[in-house]
Amino acid sequence: MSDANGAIRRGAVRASLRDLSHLLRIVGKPRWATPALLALGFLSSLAETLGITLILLFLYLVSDRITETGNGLQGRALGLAISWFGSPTRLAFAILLLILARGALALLYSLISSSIGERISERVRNLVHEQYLRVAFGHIQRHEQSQLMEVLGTESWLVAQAYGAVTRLIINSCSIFVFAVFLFTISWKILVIAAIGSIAISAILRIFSRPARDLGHQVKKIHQSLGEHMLMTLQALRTIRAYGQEALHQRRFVQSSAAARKASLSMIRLSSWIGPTTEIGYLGMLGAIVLVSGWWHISFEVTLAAVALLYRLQPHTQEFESNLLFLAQLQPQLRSVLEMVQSEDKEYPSQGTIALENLNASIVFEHVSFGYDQNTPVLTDLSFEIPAGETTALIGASGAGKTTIVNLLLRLYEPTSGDIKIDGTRLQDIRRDDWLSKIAVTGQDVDLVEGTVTDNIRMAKADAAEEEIIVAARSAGVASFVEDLPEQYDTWIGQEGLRFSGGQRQRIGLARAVLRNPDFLILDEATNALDTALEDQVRRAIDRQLGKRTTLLITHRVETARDAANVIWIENGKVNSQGPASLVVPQYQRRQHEIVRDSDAEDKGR
Ligand SMILES: Nc1ncnc2c1ncn2[C@@H]1O[C@H](COP(=O)(O)OP(=O)(O)OP(=O)(O)O)[C@@H](O)[C@H]1O
Repeated sequence: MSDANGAIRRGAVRASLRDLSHLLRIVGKPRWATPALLALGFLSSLAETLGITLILLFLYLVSDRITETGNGLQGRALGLAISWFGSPTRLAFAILLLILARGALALLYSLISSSIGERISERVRNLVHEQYLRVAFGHIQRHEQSQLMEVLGTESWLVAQAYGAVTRLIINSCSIFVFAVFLFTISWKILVIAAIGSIAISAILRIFSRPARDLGHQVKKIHQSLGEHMLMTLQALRTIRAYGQEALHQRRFVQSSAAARKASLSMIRLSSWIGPTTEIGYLGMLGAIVLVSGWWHISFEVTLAAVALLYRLQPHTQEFESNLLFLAQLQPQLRSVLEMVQSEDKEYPSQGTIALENLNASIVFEHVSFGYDQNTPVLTDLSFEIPAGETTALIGASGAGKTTIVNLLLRLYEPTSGDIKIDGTRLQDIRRDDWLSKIAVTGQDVDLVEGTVTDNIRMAKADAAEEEIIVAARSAGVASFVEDLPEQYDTWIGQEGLRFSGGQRQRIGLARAVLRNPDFLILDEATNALDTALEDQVRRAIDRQLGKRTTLLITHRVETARDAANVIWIENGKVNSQGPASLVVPQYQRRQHEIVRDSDAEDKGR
């Protein structure tokens, strides 16, 4: 059992070290950091060991036992010290200096190590956030939001702690080495006993240590589930309350919370064995040394010096074991941070190289096919044209693929086959920033962010003046409900925009699009929450404000599509028909009537 646990822990520590070093290579750290920390730690343990030795010399000097020290390394060291320091006062002064030096070195170590550790964590957080914004949209959809929150909120901080633990591990090893060398100069026999004793204590700690990595995995899973519950409560608060699900959600949250408490306690219990076990083990070892010293006629001074050194060594051994255990427990968290920041396994959208000044002629889909996954085609061999300067309407049943077409135009995804061409150039070859700067999109679900009405509209143009925002807001019909509020455009909107109706939220989205003043305007069911009269009024105001420009209008309402210059009817991911509204809209309506008639007949037949 002890071997198995030891192997698991050693494996976990090795995996942690591998992941941490990979992470550090990605985020980078000052080159001087690790050598400087090691030098400081080494000097600090040297000062400590020297200090203890000199304290013992001082005691020997003042108690006149110096003549009994005899020959050998220790005797020569004493002789050297006496000739250097001359008097007990000078020796005491040297000891004081060493104690001060050790304190200063330890302080410097902790300041540098925490500053580097925090910088590493900061870079990890920034990198995770950047990855989330840069990586292909499809990749994000496959990733849990709660996972991102966990990495940003908790796990990125642990990287600093892991780095701290590794440098401490190396310093602990240096201290153990320095103490061992000093012990060797005093008595090699005692060193052998101490080595055997330390190995035995370490083996006992393996018996007590549970499989730390498994526990780490468990803690990670529980924290993630807790995060999922919190996210769900935040995002679905209205639905939870509307369906009276508060008690059920509270029960689930309480269960996760209790599991988190138990897992944290198990972690703490595991670590808390280390202190008492090491102390008791050392006590036994020191007793054995005193006993054996008597049998082997090792002098009292030598035994006392060895015991004092070993007593001071004990915290280093204890810290060494704790750091090993900590690294083993941290392995799952380090792995998940690494998975987030590394770029090798992720897809990134193409950035394109060709500049785009203006949209002059047309946007053309040439035999475009696409599926969100390889096995389910959503769009099949689509070919159509969106002429510049005109309004083109996309109509089709729910799930036909209309929003997917918009997703391709926004370069959130790329076609599986075929090309989208902008004035004859392939969309993926055009500079992504150039293309997106020409587009404004607003849809049925407007993404409102924490901030004021002004902040929300300004998302379309960060440097927009107040007057521009008000003009855009008025053309989108926002003024009618915002200007009556006490704080008008400074009214705070929550992320969900709950204080505004669906139609009001849509109008804020439209104001954003107007402020952008785009070459290409995409309205994806952007007015479906407005009544027909208001929709008409808002559309006319926007047309007045923006003038004639390339517009893609996605709608279920055939009345809205009637004004478009061209209409494209999408059915099951294919173009069913395209042409002037007077031709396509009646065909589409006929199909709608057929579907309703067939469904009625089916109902009657049952
Ligand atoms: N992110 C996604 N991952 C996987 N499948 C998706 C994703 N988004 C949409 N789909 C699927 O693609 C198909 C087309 O969806 P899309 O949203 O384009 O339809 P739509 O015509 O815009 O529908 P609606 O009018 O209801 O908004 C649907 O079958 C839908 O389930």
